[in-house]
Amino acid sequence: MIINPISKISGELSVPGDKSISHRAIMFSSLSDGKSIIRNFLQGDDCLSTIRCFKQLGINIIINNDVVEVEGNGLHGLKPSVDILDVGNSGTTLRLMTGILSAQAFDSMVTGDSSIQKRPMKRVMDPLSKMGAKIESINNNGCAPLKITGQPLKGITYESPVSSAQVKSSILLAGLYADGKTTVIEPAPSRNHTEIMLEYYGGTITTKDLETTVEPVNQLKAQEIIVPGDISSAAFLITAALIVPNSRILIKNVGINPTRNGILEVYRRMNANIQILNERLENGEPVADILAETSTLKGIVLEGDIIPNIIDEIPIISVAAAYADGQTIVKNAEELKVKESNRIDAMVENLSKMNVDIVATDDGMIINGNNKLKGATVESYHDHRIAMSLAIATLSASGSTTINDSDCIAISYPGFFNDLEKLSK
Ligand SMILES: O=C(O)C1=C[C@@H](OP(=O)(O)O)[C@@H](O)[C@H](O)C1
Ligand SMILES: C=C(OP(=O)(O)O)C(=O)O
Repeated sequence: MIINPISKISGELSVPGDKSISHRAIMFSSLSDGKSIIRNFLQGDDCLSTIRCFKQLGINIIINNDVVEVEGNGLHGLKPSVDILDVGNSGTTLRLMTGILSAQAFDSMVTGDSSIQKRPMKRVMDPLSKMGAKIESINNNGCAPLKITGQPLKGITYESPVSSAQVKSSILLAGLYADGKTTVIEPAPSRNHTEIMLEYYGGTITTKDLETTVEPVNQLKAQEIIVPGDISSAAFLITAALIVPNSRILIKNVGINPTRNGILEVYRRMNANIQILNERLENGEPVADILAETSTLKGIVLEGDIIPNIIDEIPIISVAAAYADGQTIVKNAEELKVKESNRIDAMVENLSKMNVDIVATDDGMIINGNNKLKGATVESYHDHRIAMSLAIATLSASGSTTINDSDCIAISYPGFFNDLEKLSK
């Protein structure tokens, strides 16, 4: 894909549905009694992988554009899959589904693409094993393919060494089937979409500070869900508006859950012109419209508890930092090394090629601002967030950029280039 710089972006649009919420809506609907309807479902490859897996587990799922109907079979109604379950590129599908499959009365085999087969699964295998689960890493390397032998589970209290919504959710989903309460304690809060949706579907879950406790249930009830726009996708367009001169865009219906909206706080601290309008609640999730305008940004230090909140936005924040005045330092972000690619190395290598003064550190990066970015040939490493970050970086650069392997953008934002084009007219 070749991207050219543009003179402004303007206009109004909605971004596709939230990826985290779309995955969870398929999972909870599949485990409920009755027919659920999910509106504004993200038709990205990752969420389609979740649908494919739950179909293989015997669930009837019908997709009508962005409306998905799921005929739930109840908590104990999944059927063994004849074929190996393939999560594609989706870590969320793999980790959450492993929690569910650990508790079934049948065995499963799960795998995914070459990137998935390198992502750490011990982080869910360890706590699930403490609950009594039997999970084997076929290549003995703590990664997929996994063989999961369904077992009766017991409730545990687990202090997680990592702040990860996927780890927390995997344990909580297994906890629905356990013989007693299950508590997860996190070092810092991670996104809480599982907790919100579980309550919506009739489960019993409480959160106190960093502790989340789920109770086993007999039944979840089908629901109608409207998935809010994905703030992680909106982040790319917001950043485009901030760095391209003469820009002003309104993004409607964006999820601004406090465990996900750290990007807005980060950009406020960087001096961005962003307004949050029309705040409301939908299915327990806070939603708003976001107005973003060209801004004179300044560098900041990012560290501590905000990192899990902005974990998927750090690549695009590094682009904003490249255009800002002064230095930006990202610390405590080693989790970026175990995403679809090593996102620290990927951004440092690619932005360096675009003439940015950026270096990797052990747990993040340092970006010296005020760069004059130049087009270059860059690599996505088959990572959707890297590809989109580099596309946005080009919009205010000089010269065009070729992004190799940009098809991966369809993992989370299939209409990304169309939306950018609409706003560039
Ligand atoms: O639970 C989720 O939906 C997600 C949690 C995060 O991963 P971790 O739990 O590994 O931090 C995030 O990076 C991912 O894009 C989606
Ligand atoms: C890390 C991501 O997703 P996952 O872990 O589900 O592959 C992401 O979308 O940035």
